[in-house]
Amino acid sequence: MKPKVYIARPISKQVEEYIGEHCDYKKWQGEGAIPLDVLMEEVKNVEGVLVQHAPITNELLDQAPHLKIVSNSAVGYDSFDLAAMKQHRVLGTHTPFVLDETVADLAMSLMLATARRVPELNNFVKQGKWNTQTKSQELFGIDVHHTTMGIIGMGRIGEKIARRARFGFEMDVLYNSRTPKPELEETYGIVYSELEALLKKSDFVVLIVPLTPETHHLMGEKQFAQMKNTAILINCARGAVVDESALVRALETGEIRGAGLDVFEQEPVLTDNPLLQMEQVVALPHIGSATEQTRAAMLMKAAENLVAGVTGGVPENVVKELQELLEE
Ligand SMILES: NC(=O)C1=CN([C@@H]2O[C@H](COP(=O)(O)OP(=O)(O)OC[C@H]3O[C@@H](n4cnc5c(N)ncnc54)[C@H](OP(=O)(O)O)[C@@H]3O)[C@@H](O)[C@H]2O)C=CC1
Ligand SMILES: O=CC(=O)O
Repeated sequence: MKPKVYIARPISKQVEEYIGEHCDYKKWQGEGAIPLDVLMEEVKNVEGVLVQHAPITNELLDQAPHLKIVSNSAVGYDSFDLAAMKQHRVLGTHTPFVLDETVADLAMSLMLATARRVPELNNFVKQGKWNTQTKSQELFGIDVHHTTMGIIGMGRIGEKIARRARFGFEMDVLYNSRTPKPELEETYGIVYSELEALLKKSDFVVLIVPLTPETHHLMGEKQFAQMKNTAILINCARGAVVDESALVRALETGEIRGAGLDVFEQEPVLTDNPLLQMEQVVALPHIGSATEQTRAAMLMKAAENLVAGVTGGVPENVVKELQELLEE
């Protein structure tokens, strides 16, 4: 008999066929993200579940006595309650590497769009506001090339952003991470910096760290005060790495110039979020990895991890905090 699994997000026919070869599966067929009460019900009798960002809580795990693996089709796994998964001996996997270049491309797009005011000026033209009275200074942005980028988080994606910044835009790159990366310093000519110095010197501050208790509100009132008032913040990490109220104040008071945001503390973003009213903010709906090619690769990787986890194999991408479960 094939192991039972639940697929809690839409998947392609190809991925569905692959899972079907190895598992007896059921899938979420509703619109949008699966409601938590539905997920809670569906996990009761399965050995594996494929999700994207759905919270895996102690309460959910208590309901799922047969569960062996949660396969997350994303690299970030702040949605996992790691202590509860350890306690319930449930493996958690993610999809590193396959999305690095795509997310790095988006970070650069956000930087360019914010610095050169691309969405704002696109609206300006389309709304018929460009006319013979337009003063060219009204359209000015700021340069990206040959400026300084500070990258907070020098992991898989941080490295790809650094490469683009150094070799594509000839920027100076400072970085901060828990541990210095001498090999990347050598390869790309990037420089390790304490957080405060990085914030003081950077024209663009790019966040690409995981959301953890240590990085929650890593950027707050004090950090915005340390940034240049001409600087732009780019957040491609998780919304809660930034204290959004402090960001709103920093933008309102001109403490920083602008922000390019792919992620928000509350997603989907509520329409009354003041950031959405600001011209100097470019806002995207959490699309860092959202290209056809990369999402297909992520889903296939997530499916492979799922199948391995329920068929006695060793999933390739068990998150580091849960790898000890493989040794038991
Ligand atoms: N917007 C989007 O759609 C996407 C968002 N993401 C987000 O980006 C995150 C990073 O992904 P990825 O590059 O693959 O992850 P990695 O694990 O490869 O890299 C994370 C980096 O962050 C550093 N870091 C962790 N904690 C801290 C801290 N407290 N202070 C400073 N640096 C810290 C790590 O330091 P060290 O090397 O020393 O351990 C590492 O350099 C994901 O966790 C996810 O949340 C990812 C993909 C798409
Ligand atoms: O947010 C996306 C991810 O892969 O993490």
